[in-house]
Amino acid sequence: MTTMELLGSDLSPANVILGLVVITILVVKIRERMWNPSSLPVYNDRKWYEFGYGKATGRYLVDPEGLIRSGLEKGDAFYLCTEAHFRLILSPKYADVIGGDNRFDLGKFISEVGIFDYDEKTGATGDFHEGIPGFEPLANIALESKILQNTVKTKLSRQTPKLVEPLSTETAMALISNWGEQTDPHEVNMRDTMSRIIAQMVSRGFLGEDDLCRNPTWLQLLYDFLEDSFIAAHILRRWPLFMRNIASRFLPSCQKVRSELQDVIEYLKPLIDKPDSPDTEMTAISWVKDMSKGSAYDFTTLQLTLALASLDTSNDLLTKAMCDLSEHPNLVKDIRKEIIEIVGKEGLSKSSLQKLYLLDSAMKESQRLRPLGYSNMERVAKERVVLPDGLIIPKGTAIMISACHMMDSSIWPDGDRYDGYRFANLRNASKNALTSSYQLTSTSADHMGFGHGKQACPGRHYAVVFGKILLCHIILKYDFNEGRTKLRGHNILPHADIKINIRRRNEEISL
Ligand code: HEM
Repeated sequence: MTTMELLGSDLSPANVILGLVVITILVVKIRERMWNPSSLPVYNDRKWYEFGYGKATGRYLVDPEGLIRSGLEKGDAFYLCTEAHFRLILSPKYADVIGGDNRFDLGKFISEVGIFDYDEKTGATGDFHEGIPGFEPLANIALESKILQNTVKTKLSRQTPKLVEPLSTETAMALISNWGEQTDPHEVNMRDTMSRIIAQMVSRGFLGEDDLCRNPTWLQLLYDFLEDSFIAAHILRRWPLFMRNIASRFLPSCQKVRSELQDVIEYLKPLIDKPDSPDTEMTAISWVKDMSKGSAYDFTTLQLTLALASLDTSNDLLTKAMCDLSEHPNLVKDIRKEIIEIVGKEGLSKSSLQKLYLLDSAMKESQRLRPLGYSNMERVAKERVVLPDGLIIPKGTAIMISACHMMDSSIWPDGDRYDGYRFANLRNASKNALTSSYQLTSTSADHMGFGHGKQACPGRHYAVVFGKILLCHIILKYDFNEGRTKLRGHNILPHADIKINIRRRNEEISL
């Protein structure tokens, strides 16, 4: 057979097709080997007849817990198509090692810095749309300089004791305007009123004693802006990465966020421009300016980032805590007794709030049963990492640790049931109750309500003081009972229309 004949038969249509199939399989296998070198299972992938990942994302949104739990039944690590493409889901046995390793970064997860081009499998997707106008407050969390994290760790933590009194005064005012002083039982919408009360407290804590924190239009704007930012970010995530900047110009949700941001800037501008004085020293504007050490930052959007990190998260925890408390009247009585005893004797201060073990325990238990999500500790691997057990995590992989174990009996006895006394009992039985690892601010692989490890929430000490101030006021000043406080069964988010029955009572001690 001549060479020509050989070539001719090699290039027959059947051989060309076979060759293409072999090459495609090879390319797919090589790519798979790159993003999944440990050959981990991949769950909730798109089915062969599905175009794109819309259906897989939908399946995740319907049952995130079920998909994570079913993956964990088969192994400690797997890829899962989630709300925002593929994530490497790890069991909590990895929480300590991931949390302690600087090669895994939360900021990169939030912003995706472009260490990888968009990749369907690793899910490096630009979660908070860094560089897209309107999303600056979301993207600030991921600033390389960590100015926000450092401000919270140093300035906010140092100022927290001084903020107790102003926050308490603001809480009293916010409760009167939102819950009233009626002694007859009446129903209030919990999520709406709690979000307004918390927005007022957050504004007071960060912006100082300015009329702004009591301006209802500002409070509504702040709340809407933050809520709409998350919605717009979510909608924009459905677009391929390379089209997002353009799409954001036309999408109504993104246009709304840009216009709200302009309004917010108008409100904040006079505060940002205020010359330094002892008054301004107690504001986050001054803390951030100090931490910037002269470098150029957008101080307005940084204020919003602080509000963003605090508002929804605090609202979530405190609304859930109120839902649980309203179903446990005896626990409320015991907490009230504790407040009267300790705060009555010592006054309201950071140190007296720290001694409210039962209140702390009830809040920690609400966070245990209904944390922010079914997974936590979101990180991106900044480089290729080989974990001590040999698991290879390629550079750019987006990982999350399952939080499902917090909510069941695998760690906590009778863990499916709310027991507000659980952590107080554990704390009282421990050697040093004051600093016990069962307090709300402590994080561990078993309770990651505030995340865990080096990048655990730096604002948690302030958040706990803040939350306890509000709950002390509520528990002393109001009777409340089950309205329609049942939280939605599957989803961890509280219902938008949760109602609670309240009536003003005579408080035993004044705050
Ligand atoms: C109840 C209220 C809060 C909850 C439940 C909460 C929860 C969380 C969680 C789960 C994380 C991720 C931690 C991890 O992945 O290990 C986080 C990070 C963060 N939180 Fe909070 N948080 C709250 C309040 C606050 C407040 C009041 C601030 C500050 C004003 C704040 C600032 C931050 C910052 C800056 C980060 C990013 C940390 C980093 O990048 O290293 N948080 N928070």
